[in-house]
Amino acid sequence: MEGGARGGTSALKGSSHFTSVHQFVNLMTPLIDLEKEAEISASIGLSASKNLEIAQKRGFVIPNLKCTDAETGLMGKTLLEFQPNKGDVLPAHKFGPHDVVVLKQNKADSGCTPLGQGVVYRLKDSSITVAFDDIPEDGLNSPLRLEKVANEVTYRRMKDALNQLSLTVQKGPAADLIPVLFGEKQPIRSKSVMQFAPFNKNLDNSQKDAISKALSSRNVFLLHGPPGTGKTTTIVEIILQEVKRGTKILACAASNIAVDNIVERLFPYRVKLVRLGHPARLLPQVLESALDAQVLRGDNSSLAGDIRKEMKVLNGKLLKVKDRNTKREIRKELRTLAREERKRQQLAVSDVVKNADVVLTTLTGAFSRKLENTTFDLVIIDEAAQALEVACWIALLKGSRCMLAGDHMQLAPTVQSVQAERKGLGKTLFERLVGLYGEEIMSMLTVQYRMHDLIMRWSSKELYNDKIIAHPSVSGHKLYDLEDVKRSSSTEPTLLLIDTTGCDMEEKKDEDSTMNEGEAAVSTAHAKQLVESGVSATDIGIITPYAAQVLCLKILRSNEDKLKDVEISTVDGFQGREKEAIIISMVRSNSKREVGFLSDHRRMNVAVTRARRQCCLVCDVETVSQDSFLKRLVDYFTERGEYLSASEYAHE
Ligand SMILES: Nc1ncnc2c1ncn2[C@@H]1O[C@H](COP(=O)(O)OP(=O)(O)OP(=O)(O)O)[C@@H](O)[C@H]1O
Repeated sequence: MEGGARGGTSALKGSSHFTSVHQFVNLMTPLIDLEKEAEISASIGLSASKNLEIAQKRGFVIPNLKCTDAETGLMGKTLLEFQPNKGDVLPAHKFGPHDVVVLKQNKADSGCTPLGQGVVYRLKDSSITVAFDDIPEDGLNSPLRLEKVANEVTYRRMKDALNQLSLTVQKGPAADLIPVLFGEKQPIRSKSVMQFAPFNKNLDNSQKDAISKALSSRNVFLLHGPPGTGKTTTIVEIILQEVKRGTKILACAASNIAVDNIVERLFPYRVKLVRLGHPARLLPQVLESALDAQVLRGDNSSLAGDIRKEMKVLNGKLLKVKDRNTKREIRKELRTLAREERKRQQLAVSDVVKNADVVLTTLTGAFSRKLENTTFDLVIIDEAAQALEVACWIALLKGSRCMLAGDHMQLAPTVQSVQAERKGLGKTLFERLVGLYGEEIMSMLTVQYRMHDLIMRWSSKELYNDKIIAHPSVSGHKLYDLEDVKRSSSTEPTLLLIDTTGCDMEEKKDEDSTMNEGEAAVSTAHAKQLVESGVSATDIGIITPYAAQVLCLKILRSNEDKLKDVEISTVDGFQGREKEAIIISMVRSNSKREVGFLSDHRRMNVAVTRARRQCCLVCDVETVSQDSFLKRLVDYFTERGEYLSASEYAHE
């Protein structure tokens, strides 16, 4: 239950805190169940074949695949690649990298035992690669299907974290932190300004100020990083400074890619670090830091290996021996050896974790048994504005101090259950703490290193009180400043609005999504013009709020060889990324002038701020102007950029 500020502390504001930890736990526990049920009913529960069809339509099953490649490696995993039996492009699906999937015969009943279970390793338009612990013994030569499985582990871990939260209020490493995060005790920081000698000599003043404030915080600090302002750069410097002070750090993020990003940036500084997580979920360049790799290099692990060899010999003997007494003796010895092997493995793991100054993992990964008895001086959570508060608690319970980095003006975590969303599951801890303490514990980064000044200004004004400035290295950069790019009518504008009003490009409903074929054609035509002017296809991204439009765009792209490296994604899937040129297809075009979730400020903020040198909006101005926020956006593009009618692309 939110609301009801408690008396005494001036910083406690309105609806931004729960009256107690217990209220939070009691509210969240059933919401996690609701969310789990929503995910399960959306994806699995395929007891009848009718449901299988529904799941296929919803994109949770990819049918009729053939296994086209198998490679081993990746720390004992087997990578199998699958392609469609018919056509070149996979059907519309909701599989993402790192999802847990099961492999079945295409014709098998929905309830049948899978051939194997694995983790999605690589996804292309035409293929999907899955990492399996063991290669399925047979059945790979016939038509196959993949089913996405609800990841129940995540929910179990969140519930366990809530349980622990209610039990450890009085004790445990986070005992002093919990009351601060629930507004029951004031946050503290040292009075003196914390001076430091930066490892990174290029830090700007807003980054230095933020780091200084972070270092002086005793329990909680929020790093507010608007798009492209060097949030990760700042986190890396904070980690380096804290390690220098002797702090043991747990660094987490909601997604694997964000964790790997920090690992990669820490590499050059030779920090003693370890990355926890399934190898299929890690970027190849960080595999060397993976726990599995470090454990394999340790002494205890080689001892465990020796023991396993010994056990193999004994198992061989056991098969040959007839005498019952000797058999009993061998079994006893095997049991002792198995115990010893487990102990050595556990020691190998805890040696690595103990010796690391920084342990990096996803939030759910922080619940790993491998960290069971480890506590940290500091827990850092990146992408905190995109993580469920409950998920943050999995990590927070392990430390006495925390820092959260994020931007609550970008997209919040996706909650599938409408009821759970309404009751507050999706409200992030970052947002809650901004409401609770605001400036007192927060620093905002104000120099951005991505966008041309014109692209940035709209977002800065609408969402960041006009406080962001563009660094001189990017503020005036144009597409045609890139090597081999010609100055042309398509590469000249920084802001471009292509209006489909009156061009007969109405939206179409598709299942639970919306698409617009006319807009897809116009977006593709503009991308083609850019490529013809010398812009590399890899520097172009086409993004749209609607999943059905993504598929529509991908089909058009598959007919244009030049465009095969243009990235196409939903806006939500592109958060955290950037491209030199971004084309946004807004899709909505209808006589009722309905704009749906386009009007979410945070989604449009993410969309526009992905662009470095050119941002092109393709939309029906008449429809989208119905919403005042979107009207200001199209007005801004019209006033400060170039305006074209989609009819000019009709001949393409
Ligand atoms: N002080 C600086 N001087 C020069 N370049 C910088 C500075 N800080 C950050 N950058 C550059 O800005 C870009 C964005 O930095 P970084 O990846 O740290 O940002 P971010 O805020 O995490 O990004 P996102 O918007 O995706 O969250 C990088 O190319 C980085 O090298």
